[in-house]
Amino acid sequence: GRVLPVEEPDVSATVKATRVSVIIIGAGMSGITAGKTLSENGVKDLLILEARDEIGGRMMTHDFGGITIEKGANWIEGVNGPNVNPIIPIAKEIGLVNDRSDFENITNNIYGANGKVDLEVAEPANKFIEDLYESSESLALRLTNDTDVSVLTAQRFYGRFPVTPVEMALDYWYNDFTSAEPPRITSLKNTQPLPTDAIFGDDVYFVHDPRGYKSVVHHLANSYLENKNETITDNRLKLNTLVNKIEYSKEGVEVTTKDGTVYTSDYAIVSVSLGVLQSTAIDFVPDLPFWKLKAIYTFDMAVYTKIFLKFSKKFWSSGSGNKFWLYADERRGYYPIWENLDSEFPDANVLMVTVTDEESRRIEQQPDSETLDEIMGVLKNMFGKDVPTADDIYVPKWVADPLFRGSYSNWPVGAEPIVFQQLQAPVENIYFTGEHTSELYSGYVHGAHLQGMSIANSLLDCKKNQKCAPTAQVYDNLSRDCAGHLEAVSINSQNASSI
Ligand SMILES: Cc1cc2nc3c(=O)[nH]c(=O)nc-3n(C[C@H](O)[C@H](O)[C@H](O)COP(=O)(O)OP(=O)(O)OC[C@H]3O[C@@H](n4cnc5c(N)ncnc54)[C@H](O)[C@@H]3O)c2cc1C
Repeated sequence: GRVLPVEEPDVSATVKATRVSVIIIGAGMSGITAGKTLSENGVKDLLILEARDEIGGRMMTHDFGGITIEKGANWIEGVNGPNVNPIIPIAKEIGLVNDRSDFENITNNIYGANGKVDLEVAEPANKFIEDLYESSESLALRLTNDTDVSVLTAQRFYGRFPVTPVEMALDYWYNDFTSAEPPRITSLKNTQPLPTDAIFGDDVYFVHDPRGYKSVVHHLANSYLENKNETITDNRLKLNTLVNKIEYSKEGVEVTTKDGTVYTSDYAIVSVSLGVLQSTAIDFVPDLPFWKLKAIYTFDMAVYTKIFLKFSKKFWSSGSGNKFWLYADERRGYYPIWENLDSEFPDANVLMVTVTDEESRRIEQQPDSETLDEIMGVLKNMFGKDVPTADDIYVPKWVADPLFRGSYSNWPVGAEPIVFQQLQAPVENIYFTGEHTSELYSGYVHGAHLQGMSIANSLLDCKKNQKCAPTAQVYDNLSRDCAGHLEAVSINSQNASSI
């Protein structure tokens, strides 16, 4: 009889068994939404790789002082306008606990180095900053065919700009509290009027749900990933899986994780933050093309830090009209925006103070005890020397966190809208999503959500209909001159150093 051949291990079969259609890197709002869109359109062989031990990304809770606080995104922003923010129906479906934030009474709650600022000072200052804001907005509308300027440049056209501590605090409130960067940096043309406000409305709703704002992401994930009692059990989601290398070619994608495992796919969707892309955390092989890197490096990863303080008792007045306070220091941006969490958590005695940009970076570098000392100094200026020292403080460190490297993106002056097409354009079979790729809603939860859908649809169009997004050719031509110039510069400097 015939001897049966010894079965050789089928190498191609093992490769095929692990190869999937799409690998999604990052399980924040954008990555999870992209997976949902793919799944609903028949692409179910996907793999989601997430470095953290849970999904949600920058929608993240922290247990502090006996309550659940939001370390990252806190508000549903863009409500009560002409269009419905896509986060609202999801929030309604899961009964997400949230309340409209009322900022109306802010002039009544401005404090300076010597306690409460008189209304006689606060009201005209507020009127001035409001008018200044409106006038820069109208300049922005006239700039549509002109080159961009910064918000500060626009303020100078008004003839007078914020100088006193009270004016600076109000200016910070109107600008930095949203963009997390100062008017000197922020693009006027592309941020005023803010599309989120104009399209979805300028009301914001503060989320204070014990399940966290992240439960919105969980709800989206549970609609297509297997789960038991709301806990995801689907092995297409791999938590605690840090990606550090992405190799790509016409044949497909190889994604290597920290433990050395290699996952292969036809396509990848990269949803990590702009800050992560700007760092060297993920090694792209070959290097991303010049036009892509230029876009990544041009856009800004801003820093927005909410510091939480727990007190043994309240020394401030609660109740409506007292929720938000400004602190007007000679140093712009020094612990400027305060919010008590009394209406959400009546017995917790927790205050939240927001800092941004350089102050955030500075505060991240020092021990929390020093930050507490500074804050107690500020509170004593505001409320007098009898203010009790906080029992506990929580200072998130967004820049230091290698999985984020900042809080959210901001549009800097000089970045033209083409940057967005470049940020989201695929490189070969690598697609890019995330809040920073949204031209209209960058920086927001709804931006991340809408981009997740849009990028997944663009991948589907390429995969199913061979209608692929403009990629290398278009942008290569655009940036070849720049690239050529830079190469010439670096060749010249090499020559110089060899002399
Ligand atoms: C302090 C703060 C306050 C904010 N406030 C608001 C607000 O009030 N309202 C609002 O609308 N928006 C707010 N935002 C912005 C909002 O949180 C983001 O726009 C949105 O959550 C971004 O989602 P994303 O999916 O694009 O990115 P992410 O949430 O960052 O998701 C990316 C995921 O990738 C993972 N990852 C990173 N590197 C790797 C790697 N190498 N390998 C594997 N996984 C990796 C990360 O862990 C993360 O889970 C705030 C953000 C911060 C930080």
